[in-house]
Amino acid sequence: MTDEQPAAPIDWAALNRLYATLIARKSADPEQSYVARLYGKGRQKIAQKLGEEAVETALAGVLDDRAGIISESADLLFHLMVLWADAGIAPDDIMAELTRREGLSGLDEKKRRTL
Ligand SMILES: N=c1c2ncn([C@@H]3O[C@H](COP(=O)(O)OP(=O)(O)OP(=O)(O)O)[C@@H](O)[C@H]3O)c2ncn1[C@@H]1O[C@H](COP(=O)(O)O)[C@@H](O)[C@H]1O
Repeated sequence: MTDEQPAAPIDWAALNRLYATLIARKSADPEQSYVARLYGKGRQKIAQKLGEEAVETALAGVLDDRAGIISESADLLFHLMVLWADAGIAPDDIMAELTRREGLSGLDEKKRRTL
């Protein structure tokens, strides 16, 4: 954690708008839409792109490249949301899981797994 945390809360509305666009692209022309083209290439290609963006984000982190972390994180989040949309998973499903975990320390959760 640094003291560079954003003062303003996250604009979840922007993510919801993006998700709605991703759903709408299911019936879009692949000639006109990157997302429609990606859906057309199938789940493996979506997963591959997600993996690539994750590696690029991790690399930017190792290099302490702030602009790179921001840019690659946007690519990563975007492709993650394409996967959600393709799999019929809504952002709310992810938020519900995060809410379920709220207050449960990762260390405690790890201990429980070995019991
Ligand atoms: N947020 C994004 C977004 N972020 C990244 N990208 C695209 O993701 C691609 C990833 O870049 P790469 O260089 O890795 O990919 P590439 O070389 O095209 O891919 P491959 O040849 O490796 O498959 C680029 O084409 C980026 O433009 C995005 N494309 C779209 N969006 C959003 O999705 C909406 C719908 O997009 P369309 O479906 O294209 O209209 C847009 O209005 C935006 O809001």
